[in-house]
Amino acid sequence: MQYHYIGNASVPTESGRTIPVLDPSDGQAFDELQRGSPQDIDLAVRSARECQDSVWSKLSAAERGRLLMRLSGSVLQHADELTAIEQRDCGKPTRQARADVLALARYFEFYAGACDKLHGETLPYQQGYSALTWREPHGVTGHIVPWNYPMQILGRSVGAALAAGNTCVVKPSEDACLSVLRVARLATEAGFPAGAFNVVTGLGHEVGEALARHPGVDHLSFTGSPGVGTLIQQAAAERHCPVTLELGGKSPQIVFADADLDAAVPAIVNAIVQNAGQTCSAGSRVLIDSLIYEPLLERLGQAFEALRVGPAAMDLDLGPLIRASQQQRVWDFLSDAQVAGIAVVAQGQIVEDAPDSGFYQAPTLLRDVPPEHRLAQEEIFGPVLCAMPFHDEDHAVQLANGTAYGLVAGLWTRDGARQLRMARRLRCGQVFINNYGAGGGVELPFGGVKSSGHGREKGFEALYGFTTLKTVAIRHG
Ligand SMILES: NC(=O)c1ccc[n+]([C@@H]2O[C@H](COP(=O)([O-])OP(=O)(O)OC[C@H]3O[C@@H](n4cnc5c(N)ncnc54)[C@H](O)[C@@H]3O)[C@@H](O)[C@H]2O)c1
Ligand SMILES: O=S(=O)(O)c1ccc(CO)cc1
Repeated sequence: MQYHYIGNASVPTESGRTIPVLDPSDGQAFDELQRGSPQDIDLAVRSARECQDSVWSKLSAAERGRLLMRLSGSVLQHADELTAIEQRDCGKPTRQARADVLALARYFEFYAGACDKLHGETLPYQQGYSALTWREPHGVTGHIVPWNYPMQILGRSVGAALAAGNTCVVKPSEDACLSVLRVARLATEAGFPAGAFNVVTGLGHEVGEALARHPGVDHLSFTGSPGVGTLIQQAAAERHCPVTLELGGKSPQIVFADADLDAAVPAIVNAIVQNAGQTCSAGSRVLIDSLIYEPLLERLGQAFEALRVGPAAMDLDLGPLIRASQQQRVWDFLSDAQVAGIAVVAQGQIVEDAPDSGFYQAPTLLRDVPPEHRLAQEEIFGPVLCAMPFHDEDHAVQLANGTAYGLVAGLWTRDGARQLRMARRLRCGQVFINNYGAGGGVELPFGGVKSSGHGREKGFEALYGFTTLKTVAIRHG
């Protein structure tokens, strides 16, 4: 049984109710977690406030940094255990689960080093004054985390918030929260004071909403779907609480005829099959110069046919999807494709050993997807890549920018002038040129425009979002 983690202690829910934890590889329940209530959220927020006022605000930035560095080391020491937890809870192939653990350690390491580099400024002002700014923490920050990268999203959001001097209440997804609970316990072992890092589990419309509405929460960081992002922003607006929203995407990979296709093909495939396509920055549309449309589709098709899907522990190219409803969602999109006469170029294989009760989906490459079709417009959040041709730069920009989203764009061309011209015209938060994702570096700010959200996480930039600026002007004559 998994309990909330509040004030450095395991706490049962006030509601007395639980939620089964399913293994996506076989669909079977293997644990239970607390189905929290608004009262549990209230307890966690009060614990975070008490810690903020009595302990956390009294630590120096360097002391906060040392704690985060110890936590980073502890994550590495427990890498095998955390990998196994994430693999089972999320259905991630071993290599992907381990990469998430290493990224989590790196987030804590990066923000440990950043604590005592965050500062305000002195400002040139009128004679007789000294003016300066202080960067102050918001106080208690709320973090609502999805199931696709629980550890990475915890690391980038809570790591930055703690570094900036906030205390945190985390609401992980009901579909994947075991690693988050384990990391909170590691934080206690690393020396974090009671109440700095609290976790309340449960359903989104119960505890997630209670966290978003709680008057004791001074900032909200939400990563998840655009629909829930709207609800969070509405709840926050009622009490003028600042929010960072990291939402969905329908990110294009744009391939010009002069691209290095040997480099592009594996990167395009990886960008849609990583975590079985359940990545907000997945490259889910491939826009191909009509001059190379057929040959590139053929190469992509061959790569898709070589992909294998199976139980997470088999460590294949793809594991299962997170849950049955996500599998059904992908099936619905594919059946819409069939109705619309959209052709399948190629599919990967689900291995024979995969239990029927697991939530598997073969990666699928579709061609000539009409740009206005929902397959080309909506986030599928599964391993489905939609290909479409373009005939010049203007057309590529029109297609790339032609969805409600604006998270990432991949651009493949050897032409330096075109690289910069296109990067300027793409409406999104990140442009990756002749790569996709740049290895996911913690140093690189990340976020969206339009329905992909606002605010930035990762990098030093995230620290600004987790602070508020106070201007101090002294008249000394
Ligand atoms: N931009 C990014 O950085 C990023 C990263 C990962 C995932 N995502 C997006 O997340 C989505 C997939 O994740 P998901 O299915 O967990 O999203 P989701 O919006 O359903 O849930 C996200 C979190 O919000 C909680 N929640 C649900 N309803 C709520 C409510 N009414 N009030 C408060 N909280 C509520 C959930 O319990 C969960 O913890 C995709 O759209 C994906 O693109 C974005
Ligand atoms: O935030 S997400 O875009 O879903 C994301 C993408 C990649 C990785 C790791 O490479 C983690 C999270």
